[in-house]
Amino acid sequence: MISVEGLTVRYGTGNGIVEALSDFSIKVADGDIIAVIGPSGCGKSTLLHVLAGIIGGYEGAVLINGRPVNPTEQRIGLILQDYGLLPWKTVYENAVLGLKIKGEASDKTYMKYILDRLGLVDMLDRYPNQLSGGQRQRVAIARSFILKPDLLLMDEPFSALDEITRESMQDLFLDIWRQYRVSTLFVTHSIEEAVYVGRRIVVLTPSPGRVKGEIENPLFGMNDLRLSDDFYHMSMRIRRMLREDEENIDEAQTH
Ligand SMILES: Nc1ncnc2c1ncn2[C@@H]1O[C@H](COP(=O)(O)OP(=O)(O)OP(=O)(O)O)[C@@H](O)[C@H]1O
Repeated sequence: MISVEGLTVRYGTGNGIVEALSDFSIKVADGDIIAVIGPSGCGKSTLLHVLAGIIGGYEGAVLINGRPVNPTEQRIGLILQDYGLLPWKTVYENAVLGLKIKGEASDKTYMKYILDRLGLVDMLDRYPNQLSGGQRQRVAIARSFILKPDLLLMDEPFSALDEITRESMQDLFLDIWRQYRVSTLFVTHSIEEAVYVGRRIVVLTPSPGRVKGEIENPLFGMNDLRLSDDFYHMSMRIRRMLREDEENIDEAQTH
C-alpha cells in the first residue's frame, strides 16, 4: 500500500516560494493503477518525484508499505516522458540498468519474456539514437519492468508518441501489468488515456494541486473500450471536472 497523507511541497524560486502541492492525500492499494490527471503545473511531476525519493523536505507523510520513501530499500521504477535512456549504452545495457544499479542478477526467463513482449529482442545491440520514439519508450518500460518494482511511477510516458503508437503502448503496458500487477501511478495530460489505463482516476485542482475528485473507473479493462459510448461519457465527465476549475479561474480573473 502506498499512502500519501497531507503532502505539501514548496519550491523556493528567485522571487519567492511556489506551492506545488497542498495538503494532498492519496492511497494506492497493492497492484492498483491510479491515473492522475490535472492541469499543467498542478504538481503531478512533483508528486512522482516525492514518491521516487528525488524530492525531500516536504510536509506530510509519504509511506510505501508503511515505510518512508527510500529508493535504496524499495524498488521504484520511474518512466519519464523523455525516456531517460543513457545514449552511450545499448538497448540491452539500458534495459538492465536498474538491476545493475541494485547490484542484482537478472531473472533470465523473465527478462527474455519482457524484452520479447516489448519487441526489443532484435535491437538489443543498438543505441538509443538508432531507435524511434516508440522503441525508446519500450526500452524505458522494459527497464522498469525488469526491475520488478514495488511501485511504478509513469510521468506522461506516451505523450511524445503518435496516436496509434500511443494506443498500442497503452495496451502493451496493460497486458504486462495484468500479469505482474505492479502498483502504478500513471500521470497523464490526456483524459482518454486516464480513462483507458486508470482503474482509479484522480483529478487534481489547478496549482497548488489537491485532490479534486476520485473516480472508481467501472470501464477499466472493458473490451473495445475506446469505441464505446461509455468511454466517451466517462471522458466527458472528467473533462467537465477539469473545465469547472478553468471557469472558476476565468471568473476570478474578471472580478
Ligand atoms: N525546481 C523547481 N523550482 C521551482 N518551481 C518549480 C520547480 N519544479 C516545479 N516547480 C513549480 O511547481 C509547480 C508544479 O510543477 P510540476 O512540474 O510538478 O507540475 P505538473 O503538473 O507536472 O506540470 P505539467 O503538467 O505542465 O508537466 C509549477 O508551478 C512549477 O512551476
